[in-house]
Amino acid sequence: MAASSGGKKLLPEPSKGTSAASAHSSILRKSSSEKPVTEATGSGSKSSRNEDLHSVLVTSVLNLERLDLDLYSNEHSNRCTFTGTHHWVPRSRMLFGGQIVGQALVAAAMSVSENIYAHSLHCYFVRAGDPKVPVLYQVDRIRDGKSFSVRSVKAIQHGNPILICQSSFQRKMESPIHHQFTMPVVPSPNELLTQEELIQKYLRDPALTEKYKVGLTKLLAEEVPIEIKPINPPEYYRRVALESKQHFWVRARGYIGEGNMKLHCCVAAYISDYSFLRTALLPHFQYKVKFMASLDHSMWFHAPFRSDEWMLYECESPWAGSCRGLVQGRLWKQDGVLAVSCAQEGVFYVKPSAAESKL
Ligand SMILES: CC(C)(COP(=O)(O)OP(=O)(O)OC[C@H]1O[C@@H](n2cnc3c(N)ncnc32)[C@H](O)[C@@H]1OP(=O)(O)O)[C@@H](O)C(=O)NCCC(=O)NCCSC(=O)CC(=O)O
Repeated sequence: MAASSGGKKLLPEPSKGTSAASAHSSILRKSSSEKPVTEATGSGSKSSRNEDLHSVLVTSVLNLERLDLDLYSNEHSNRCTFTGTHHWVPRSRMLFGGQIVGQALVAAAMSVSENIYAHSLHCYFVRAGDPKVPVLYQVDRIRDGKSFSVRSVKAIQHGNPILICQSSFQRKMESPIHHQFTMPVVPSPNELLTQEELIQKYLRDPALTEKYKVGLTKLLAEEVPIEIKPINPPEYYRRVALESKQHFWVRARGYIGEGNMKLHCCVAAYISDYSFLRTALLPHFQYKVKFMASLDHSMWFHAPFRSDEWMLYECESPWAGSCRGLVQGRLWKQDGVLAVSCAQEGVFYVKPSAAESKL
């Protein structure tokens, strides 16, 4: 059965005979502002690549199974793919950090009352996740105050923690003190190509070497449940030192709908770790990565947003050294509101790369 907190379902409980998606859409339809999910939402590409219109992040990846009070598993809620229990695993063969953070936040959110919302989380990735086995999420209710509640979650595999995540939730509060930076001026999503369209463009280049054709074709085949539109993507074959900054539009693949801010925060946790750490590598084209992994991940949720609508991810890396790199990110809504801030440090082991061209 899907998890619930105090009677409210953070995620649908797929009743017998109905898929999680249809149970999910019935819950969606109950909230007044939701239109029934019958047509593709957003650009045509959203439906062309989705097995159904609901985001697999919600119907599957973030739909944990409650085993006991404050104990959850992702074993039966993830659709089986080639790994058996995890929807998508990066080529590093370690569980995707964003998946573990998003699922840990789902588990924490199940243990707090309906009227408080995630405002921050801080995690350490302490062991690589094993893509061949499911993950258990154990929630520790640290404190429930008048305005704030704090939770600690351990993601566990083979009896050991792979992630420790502290998260804090706050009751809605108004304040006369408010400011934010100004959103960067960039082309809008409908002026840009998706990552897939860019890869197809590169693949049409007759001069591209076979090795890069194979790599790009593998990338195209991955079932990443996130849509991305890079801004000023470097020419794939150019080997130049770039500034340690990148901007791209990002959203969950598929439809999620209004209503459940806790859910959108969990989806944003998943999304925020994708293509984030590589920002620190952009100036160092002359090195090839032998091993890289996120060490930690922090997020601050500032304002309501929709994780299934385009948001601008402004990423920068102010520092790298001692085999580590720091990246910072801001997720902006299209109306200029700063929705989420993120930060992460990663470990890199590199070697000089042969100066072969991609053409
Ligand atoms: C970060 C850690 C590896 C640090 O642990 P340790 O200190 O014990 O490990 P370590 O750094 O000594 O070694 C880690 C691996 O790097 C190799 N290694 C160590 N030193 C090296 C060097 N100088 N040059 C090349 N490789 C080196 C080791 O062989 C080892 O692989 P070997 O194991 O063979 O000895 C661990 O805490 C960890 O795995 N945390 C989880 C990280 C994670 O899963 N992040 C989220 C997903 S990553 C992600 O999301 C990015 C992505 O996938 O895209």
